[in-house]
Amino acid sequence: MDLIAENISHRFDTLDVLDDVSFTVGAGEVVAIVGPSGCGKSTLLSILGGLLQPTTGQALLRGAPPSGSLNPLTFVFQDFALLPWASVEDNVAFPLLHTSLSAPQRTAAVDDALRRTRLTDFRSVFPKQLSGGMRQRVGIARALAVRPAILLMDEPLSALDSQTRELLMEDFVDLLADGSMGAVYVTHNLEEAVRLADRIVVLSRRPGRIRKLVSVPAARRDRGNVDIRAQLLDLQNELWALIRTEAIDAEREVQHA
Ligand SMILES: Nc1ncnc2c1ncn2[C@@H]1O[C@H](COP(=O)(O)OP(=O)(O)OP(=O)(O)O)[C@@H](O)[C@H]1O
Repeated sequence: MDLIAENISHRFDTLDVLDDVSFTVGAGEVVAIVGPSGCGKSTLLSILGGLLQPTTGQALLRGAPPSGSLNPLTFVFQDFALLPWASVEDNVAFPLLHTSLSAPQRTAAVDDALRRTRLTDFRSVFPKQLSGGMRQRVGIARALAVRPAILLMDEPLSALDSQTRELLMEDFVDLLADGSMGAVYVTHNLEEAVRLADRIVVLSRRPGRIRKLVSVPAARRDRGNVDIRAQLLDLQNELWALIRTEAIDAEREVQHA
């Protein structure tokens, strides 16, 4: 199933936020969205996920969802957005509550999501008993429970320390390995973008326009290799050169707002 951004522009009252953004996320593809602060990355993700209607243009899904998919597009949030009073298992089961699944089917879907995120042994604990990284694993398990075609991720690792980030990046590489699920990955972190994405959409300062669409070389599973890391670092520096001036301007604008 493909997700298509077709000439998307958006304005909040008098503020132009996005300008004519078009790209396609192919089946199983991971597309990162990077750009200076406030350039409209999260707004674009909300539009892609159908939470927000763009001023002009549209977000479209094309093709059949994966078999058993209850929701082709599912969000993973920066702050995990877990229910504090519910166990890990109940958090993961939550999006399945009002679906047509029978109780055994629900249990099977939860078991599968917990297994894929290596949370099976933690099913009975509560979010406050878990580290940040484990909480985000629960957020990811909850998203997987509905068998999405495409995960919509808004800075999913930015609340985590660098070691935990690294571990979760490895988890993402594993989760995305079989190509059955794609993702749109909004991030400020260019290292995450080059490590995880097949392609990177670089947006300009607000109103966000596509400045460049970059393909990342090498298969995701090989990106830990020393030679390829060097290549990715070059790409990361190239992207930073593209964004740096506008990032400084955007930063100043935020401070003066
Ligand atoms: N609901 C809203 N109403 C009015 N303005 C909004 C709304 N949501 C976002 N904005 C503004 O739109 C602009 C783009 O915001 P958005 O959060 O999409 O940018 P971003 O690139 O994700 O930002 P950051 O990199 O800082 O996370 C910002 O100036 C923001 O203040």
